[in-house]
Amino acid sequence: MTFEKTPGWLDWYANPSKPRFKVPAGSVDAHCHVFGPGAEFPFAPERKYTPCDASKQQLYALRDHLGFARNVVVQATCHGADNRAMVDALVHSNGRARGVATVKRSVSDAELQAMHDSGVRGVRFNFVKRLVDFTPKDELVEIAERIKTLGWHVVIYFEAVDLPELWDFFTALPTTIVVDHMGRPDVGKPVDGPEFELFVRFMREHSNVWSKVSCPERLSVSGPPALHGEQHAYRDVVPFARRIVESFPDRVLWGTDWPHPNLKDHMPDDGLLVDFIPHIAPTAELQRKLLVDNPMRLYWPEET
Ligand SMILES: O=C(O)c1cc(C(=O)O)oc(=O)c1
Repeated sequence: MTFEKTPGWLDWYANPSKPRFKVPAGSVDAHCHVFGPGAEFPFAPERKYTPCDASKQQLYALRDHLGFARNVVVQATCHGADNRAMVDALVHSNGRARGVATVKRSVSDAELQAMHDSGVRGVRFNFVKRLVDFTPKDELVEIAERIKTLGWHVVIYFEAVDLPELWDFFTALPTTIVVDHMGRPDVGKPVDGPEFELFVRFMREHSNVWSKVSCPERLSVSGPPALHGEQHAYRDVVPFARRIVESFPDRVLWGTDWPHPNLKDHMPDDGLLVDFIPHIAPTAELQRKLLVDNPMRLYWPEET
């Protein structure tokens, strides 16, 4: 099958620079995706966008180039609940990738077990309206109860304005919860304003909640972009991410978000995205927790 990309689609950045920041040995890129390739793993009929291809080989070449040891491959919404491309990436990683799936209530126990054996360790619940159609909450609760018995966690993706409405649902979930991209704060608002305070409270009052301090390229309003050697990219996001890293050093993860779906303005140089890390995790200890200890505890607990 051949696919035509969504008009205006930005492809991932070819030939990223070598990061100046050397990540600690054993670092995990804990949020990235594969797209297709569409000819081998068709995109889902219910998708809201059609991306370029982004294969497992390209993902693992980027991993090596950036100096990372492992990946967590998160099911992208363009594949719906068809997890074959993501699972294929896991089984061809030599044990160096784990995954997060999207499932429906119709998934069988045998299918869940097969995904577990391939390295899946979580499910993703998405509340971003431009990406997915609504799934009833009772279906999500049922899924959460089932995956709990496998020791999996729930990854949630939502926008900051929707947190008040989703609060009761999230806080009732029975597993570890991992928030994508800090719950998408509006970084044009103050870091100590009511909206971000609510997110901090969410983490403070619920010790099962973790956050990915990822996607500055998506959250930034004033940049500058991670292009042309810029060593101080996305300055407006730094106070938000740094606050989360310093407040909850044992419950944060970092990921490239490669191949960066749906960016409209520019495609970042992934090498420069890695150079963003010491701005939000300024000490060697915070960096080790963010990049090694925390993702290993969540995704490879048998090795820690
Ligand atoms: O903000 C986005 O557009 C986005 C989309 C997806 C996905 O389509 O799965 O994943 C992400 O982490 C971010």
